[in-house]
Amino acid sequence: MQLIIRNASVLNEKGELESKHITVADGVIVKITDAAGETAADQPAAEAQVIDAAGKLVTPGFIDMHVHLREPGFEHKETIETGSRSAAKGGFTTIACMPNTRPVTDSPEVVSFVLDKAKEAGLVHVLPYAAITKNELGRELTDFAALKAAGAIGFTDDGVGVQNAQMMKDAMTLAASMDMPVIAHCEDNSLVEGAPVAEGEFAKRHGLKGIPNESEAIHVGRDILLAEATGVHYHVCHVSTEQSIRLIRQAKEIGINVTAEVCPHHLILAEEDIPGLDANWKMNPPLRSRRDVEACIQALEDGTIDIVVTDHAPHSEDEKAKGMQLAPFGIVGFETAFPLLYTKFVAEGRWSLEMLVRRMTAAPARVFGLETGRLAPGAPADLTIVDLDLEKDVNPEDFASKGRNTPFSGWKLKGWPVTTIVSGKVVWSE
Ligand SMILES: NC(=O)N[C@@H](CC(=O)O)C(=O)O
Ligand SMILES: [Zn+2]
Ligand SMILES: [Zn+2]
Repeated sequence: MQLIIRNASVLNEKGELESKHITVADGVIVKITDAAGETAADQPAAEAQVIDAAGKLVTPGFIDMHVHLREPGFEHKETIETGSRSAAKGGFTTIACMPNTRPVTDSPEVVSFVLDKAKEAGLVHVLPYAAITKNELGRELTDFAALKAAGAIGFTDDGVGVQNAQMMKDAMTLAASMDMPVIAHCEDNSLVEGAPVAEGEFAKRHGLKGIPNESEAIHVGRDILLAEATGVHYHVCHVSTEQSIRLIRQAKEIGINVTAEVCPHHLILAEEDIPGLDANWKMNPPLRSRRDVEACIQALEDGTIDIVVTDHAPHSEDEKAKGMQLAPFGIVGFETAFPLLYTKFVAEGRWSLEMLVRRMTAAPARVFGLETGRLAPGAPADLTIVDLDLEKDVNPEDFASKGRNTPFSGWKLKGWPVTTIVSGKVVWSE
């Protein structure tokens, strides 16, 4: 069946909004026509499903290359189905899930399990990453060839850093030989040792141990040298420090194949904003200084950081109630990502709408070689409709995710996704 989205506000190459009708058939965009100058031939066929998007932005579906769906093993935090629904509600049509499940995604069987569950949920495209090392213990490489054959799109031990440089070099050499990326959670454990928040005012005030910036940047620097030596596509997870950014910027300047991502919370919140000992403000990497926040913003603006990801990391209320020191790291992200960035950066005039949309669509598609992320005839019909004028308070009770762990509860935000279309099918609608 045909689906026609009428009067969509679409960004053109110059970043201006134009009113268009978008025709979709068999999961593909077949036609995009001007809403003005419409002829009789442009009228929808009687049997077509029509969505009137007048006054609303229509973009390629958002892509989130760093998320935690928790299944298998931690279904009390999230399942592939609830996570997929939360993603769809946030306007995401493709998500790439991390392997720190139980069992860890370190065998072809777990990759297949994730793909089967995602298909069963039938909501968004789920792309699984596989672990670099067995059980993410950093001791023994997984079977990269078998994992790739099963459908893994890259290798990462997200949740922990690969502590041993030779192990990382071996992983990169092998990944490069099969044209697969290595995605790295950068953290030197010897510099962190049980600290729950970043070094800074908050840690001092509450007598907590602080995570220093170098614990991230040391891995970034090491891995950039290893990426240079091996030629692998090296992607840095959740960049949060000025020092990491300096290293990535220099690496890009000399042509090393490095890309990077940043999360909305690291673009908006600093450690000094943490209101008290509330573990909904605890995540890894931690909130850093205002100076680091500004460095992250500038790096995204100048392309040193390529993409925005949420690092959606649901945890149960019981786990988060254990307090700042003992609660697990992580916050949910799908359902607040776009409204947060739209409100804080586009509505306030620092970024163009085009800049934000690109970093959540075309840029991740380019970095990871995906077919999606574009709005053109022949492209997959993965589309997000956003009401840029809609203003609402963030209410965790409304989340489709099982996770309620967000520091943004009660924030008044604008620019909420209202309809999400995957392969030409409406998978979520307000
Ligand atoms: N980001 C987090 O704070 N937590 C993630 C792990 C990770 O992304 O490193 C998790 O799995 O909960
Ligand atoms: Zn991580
Ligand atoms: Zn993560």
